[in-house]
Amino acid sequence: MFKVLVTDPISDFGLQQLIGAEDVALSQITGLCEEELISIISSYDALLVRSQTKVTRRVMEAGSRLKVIARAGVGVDNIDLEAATSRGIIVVNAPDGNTVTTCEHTFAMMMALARHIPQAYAKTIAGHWDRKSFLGVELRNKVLGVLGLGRIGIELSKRAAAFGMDIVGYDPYLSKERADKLGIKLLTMDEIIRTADFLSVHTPLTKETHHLIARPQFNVMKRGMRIVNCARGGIIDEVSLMEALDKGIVAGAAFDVFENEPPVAEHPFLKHPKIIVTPHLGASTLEAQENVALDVSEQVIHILRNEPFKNAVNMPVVPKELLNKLQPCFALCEQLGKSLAQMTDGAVREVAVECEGNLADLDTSLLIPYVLKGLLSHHLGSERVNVVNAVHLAKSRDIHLLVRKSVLAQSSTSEITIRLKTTIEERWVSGSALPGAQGRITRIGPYPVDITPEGYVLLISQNDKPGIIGRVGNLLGNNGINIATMQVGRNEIGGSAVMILKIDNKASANVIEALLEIPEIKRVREIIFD
Ligand SMILES: NC(=O)C1=CN([C@@H]2O[C@H](COP(=O)(O)OP(=O)(O)OC[C@H]3O[C@@H](n4cnc5c(N)ncnc54)[C@H](O)[C@@H]3O)[C@@H](O)[C@H]2O)C=CC1
Ligand SMILES: O=C(O)CCC(=O)C(=O)O
Repeated sequence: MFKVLVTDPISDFGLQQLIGAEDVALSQITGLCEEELISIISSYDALLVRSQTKVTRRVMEAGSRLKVIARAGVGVDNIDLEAATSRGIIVVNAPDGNTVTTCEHTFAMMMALARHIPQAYAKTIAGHWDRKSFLGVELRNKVLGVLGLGRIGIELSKRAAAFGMDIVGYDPYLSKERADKLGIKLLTMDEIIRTADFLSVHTPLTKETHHLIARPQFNVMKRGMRIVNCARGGIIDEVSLMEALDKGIVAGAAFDVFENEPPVAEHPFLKHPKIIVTPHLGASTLEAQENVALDVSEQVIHILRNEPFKNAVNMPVVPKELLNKLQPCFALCEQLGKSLAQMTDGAVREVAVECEGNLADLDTSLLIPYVLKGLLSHHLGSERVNVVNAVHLAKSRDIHLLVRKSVLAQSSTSEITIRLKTTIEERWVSGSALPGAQGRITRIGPYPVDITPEGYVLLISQNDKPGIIGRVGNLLGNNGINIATMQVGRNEIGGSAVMILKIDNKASANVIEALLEIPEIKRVREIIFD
């Protein structure tokens, strides 16, 4: 039974998937402080949060069973991603479910700002009929600057265009072609800041976007501009904004998010007549909350059941088409990594993935985590290594990772070769995988083989002399070990040779020692595929 903990208010409708799953036990405990969460997290396999719960390194250290942390929403700045990755915990989010809702909130804030609606409402219900203080401005023909043209920024631009606004924007990942289609004029940050009548930020909060808008930017803005932040507190420097309001550079500001949430009672935004605020309500609609809860619930179930899932934040995003092509290779790569771990000596220094045939033109760097999982699990334990943290673990051990098209392009089929360099030797194995079929190991070093990576395999290197195969067969038979298949190879008559035996049960250390006593046998390795 998988234990799942929900620590923020999450839509019950969306959680139905988890509640209904027969292999899941769900607990909902909200309002926990860090220490309280630390004291209970060790018995849970999955943690579901929104933005209130701070999932710190300490929480993860205490969560020894944690396999997945799911964020019912977009921003994952409340989760220590580095700690999650190094501990092999998958972090997933729900990036699409609240886009329109957040965009609509931003638009509502922009309109409220243009027409002073919150201030006028407060005065009216306080008994004042004041029609002079709230002269507004139209959105029509105004320049809207959008910083961050991802999901929300683009939706906002579409709506603003319908209101007759001129949209200028900046996003390092939006192409000019796409921007043209959307009617967005791409400008530099500086140009946008100097020309915008309304400015709205829609980037994530990162080291680069922290205080993206601060004193130097406010100082060159159009006098009387208005600014909106429905993304993350900290993208706009709160202190500089207060100065810009006082200097008359900024005519009004609308904030849904704060550098520290909730803000303290004395926070200057809460008293300023030209600032309107909401308590991080951007994603708070019935629809968005159902969408994101449904989305993460499904992902949590898939991850716990070891099924394919989407939207991992700390793993590369793989286009579906590429995933379909590479999927058959994942298990094979893990087994190739596992086999190399058992046949090499010395500390691992370099791992190279070489692909040929149909695979050579794909982004095969995605195979590396699987190779490393097989390789490193052998040394570090399968509990500690998974495809989320494998690259991190390798890099932190100064293991050099390479991906290249194979120079051994001998076959038209898709073959993968993994080359391993250690401090004392270099070895390589190749394999091939077809959709719907189990992968096969096709080469061990220079020797062509054909074995399915399962059960027990004995790898024996010897000098090519008559009688050795018989002696090996006898020795194994005398020890009750049945040989399922046997393949032999050699580089030249009387040269170096190998024997690859698939055996039905494990060879003990005594049997391996006895094999090594046979003259001409130079090396014996048992590879266990589990
Ligand atoms: N107030 C609320 O309740 C909500 C807030 N959000 C926040 O809104 C923000 C945007 O969300 P989405 O549009 O879904 O994300 P997204 O990932 O689709 O878009 C973010 C865009 O920002 C761009 N970007 C990153 N650094 C930039 C920079 N220095 N300058 C310009 N562009 C930059 C990225 O290239 C990306 O296209 C996030 O911070 C998210 O956490 C999202 C949902 C609800
Ligand atoms: O959970 C929430 O309501 C906050 C949503 C949000 O900020 C996000 O999705 O990034």
